Amino acid sequence: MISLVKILHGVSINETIGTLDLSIRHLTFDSRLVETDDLFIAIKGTFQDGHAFIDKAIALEARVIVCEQLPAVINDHVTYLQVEDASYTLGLMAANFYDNPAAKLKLVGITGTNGKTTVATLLYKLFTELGFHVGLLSTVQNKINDQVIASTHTTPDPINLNKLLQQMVVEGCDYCFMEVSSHAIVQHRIAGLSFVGGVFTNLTHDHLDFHKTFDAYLKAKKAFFDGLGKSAFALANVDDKHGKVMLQNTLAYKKTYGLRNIADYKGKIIESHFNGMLMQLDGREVWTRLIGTFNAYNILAVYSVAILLEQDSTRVLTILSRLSGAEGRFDTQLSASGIVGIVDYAHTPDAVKNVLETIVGLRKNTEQIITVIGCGGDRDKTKRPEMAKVATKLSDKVILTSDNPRSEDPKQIIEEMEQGVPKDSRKNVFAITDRYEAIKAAVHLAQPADIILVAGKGHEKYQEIKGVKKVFDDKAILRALFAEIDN
Ligand SMILES: CC(=O)N[C@H]1[C@@H](OP(=O)(O)OP(=O)(O)OC[C@H]2O[C@@H](n3ccc(=O)[nH]c3=O)[C@H](O)[C@@H]2O)O[C@H](CO)[C@@H](O)[C@@H]1O[C@H](C)C(=O)N[C@@H](C)C(=O)N[C@H](CCC(=O)O)C(=O)O
Ligand SMILES: Nc1ncnc2c1ncn2[C@@H]1O[C@H](COP(=O)(O)OP(=O)(O)OP(=O)(O)O)[C@@H](O)[C@H]1O
Ligand SMILES: N[C@H](CCC[C@H](N)C(=O)O)C(=O)O
Ligand SMILES: [Mg+2]
Repeated sequence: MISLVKILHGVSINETIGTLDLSIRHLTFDSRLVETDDLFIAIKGTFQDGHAFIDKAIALEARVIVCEQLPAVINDHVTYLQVEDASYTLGLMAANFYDNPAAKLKLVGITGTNGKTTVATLLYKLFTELGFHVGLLSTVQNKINDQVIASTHTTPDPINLNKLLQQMVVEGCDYCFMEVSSHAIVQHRIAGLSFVGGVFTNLTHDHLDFHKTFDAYLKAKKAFFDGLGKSAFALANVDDKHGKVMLQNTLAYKKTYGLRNIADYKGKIIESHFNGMLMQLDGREVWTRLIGTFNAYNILAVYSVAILLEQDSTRVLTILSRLSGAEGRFDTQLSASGIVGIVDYAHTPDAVKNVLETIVGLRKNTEQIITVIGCGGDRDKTKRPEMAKVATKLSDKVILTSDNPRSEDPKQIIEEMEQGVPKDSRKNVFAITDRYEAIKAAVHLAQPADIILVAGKGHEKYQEIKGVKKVFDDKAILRALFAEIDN
């Protein structure tokens, strides 16, 4: 049991009904999870309004209700707290409930449309090899030292987030590297956390279903930097046209990285190969197993953070040269006949462009590039034609298929993708709704040395169709199909 007064530290309350002199068992924003003596907070969400579930929470013996609008009928056994912004309040209360774990370790947040998982994962690996105890919160997985905890979101909800951070503190973590999604910023999942630094990777088209306009998406990302304290660093990619804006109003000390523009941390690609790149970081050469200009940015961001966190540059470069990237990002396998299969999590137009440009840059001309690609349902529809357009432009053949259709009709999603295919390219574009059959068709179309890109699902081990998640793993499927043709 934790005292309500402690949980309310720093929270501004407009109106209080009932006593504050009590303790509660858990915090929850989901009425279905309420137990005796819990605090239920009503959130106005994307689909539902938590205020509609206050009665249910009380029926399950919630002791405290936090809400933006007080209900018409008040129960004498319950304390009601009316606040301006329930989502923000939830963030603060969750941090208090778990005794402000973020302040007890060095927390670095990484935001941007693409590259968050890669940068956070590389930082986790680098700092672990540097000898620290490290936590990671990412789309692929959460980690506390060696312990893996399944991830449900890129950035968890405030309760799970602070709980994970508290476990990291208990396990002696010195650092935590976490992805900060734009949803998390708008929904205040990170309210009340103290960061020692923030990183901006880039900003391109995504999530307009949620943010509605690109400007609102940009403002969401910027709010993260605006919220950093003056002892933190704010590190931005200045080759991205939005890099400077991110740093405009932050109190944190501003640092920049870039391959092209003047920056505090400079990088350069010297050579690119299918198995890695030779780069220059701050004038010193380093080999990396990652490939593509986009990964040169990721490596440079990781190096810059390590230097900002006062690590020895020689040790950092030595370790960086050994590190592999995150699972399902430019994940390459070869068939016995010599077909190159690449699984990549590219699910935005910019990511598809970057990955395909890297492949085009590395091929020797005679090989064809066959791309298998779909777009997620219940997500930004405006990126569908864009993703198909760029895939068609940079591939010899494209198979449009399903990603996670979720509640949508997969055929309709593919039709929306087809709108982006230029008329003169249609002969090279096929539609196969079943993702397994689409990958199989690509494998059968391919000749030795051809390159197959399977885009969009990367590390994901399931496919979500009409609310059902069935086991599905691009990498394993590709491996099995390669084995089949090789026998
Ligand atoms: C669109 C979105 O971001 N939704 C997130 C949001 O839910 P919400 O508040 O909008 O939920 P809602 O269904 O409208 O319900 C409103 C409130 O009523 C409550 N409720 C509802 C029903 C009931 O019976 N009782 C009850 O109390 C709910 O618990 C909720 O508090 O807050 C929840 C708790 O934090 C999240 O789990 C949920 O993520 C959903 C599942 C989701 O799919 N989110 C994705 C889009 C997401 O967050 N993605 C980002 C970025 C991805 C990336 O690019 O990497 C991420 O960080 O993962
Ligand atoms: N720095 C980058 N710039 C542009 N594209 C990138 C960059 N890094 C990775 N990508 C592309 O974006 C895909 C997703 O990368 P990653 O998982 O690191 O991004 P993310 O920001 O974590 O994505 P999400 O928003 O889904 O969490 C990669 O598979 C690759 O295609
Ligand atoms: N975390 C992101 C990634 C989407 C990946 C893609 N496979 C999809 O399902 O759309 C999202 O929820 O928008
Ligand atoms: Mg991610």
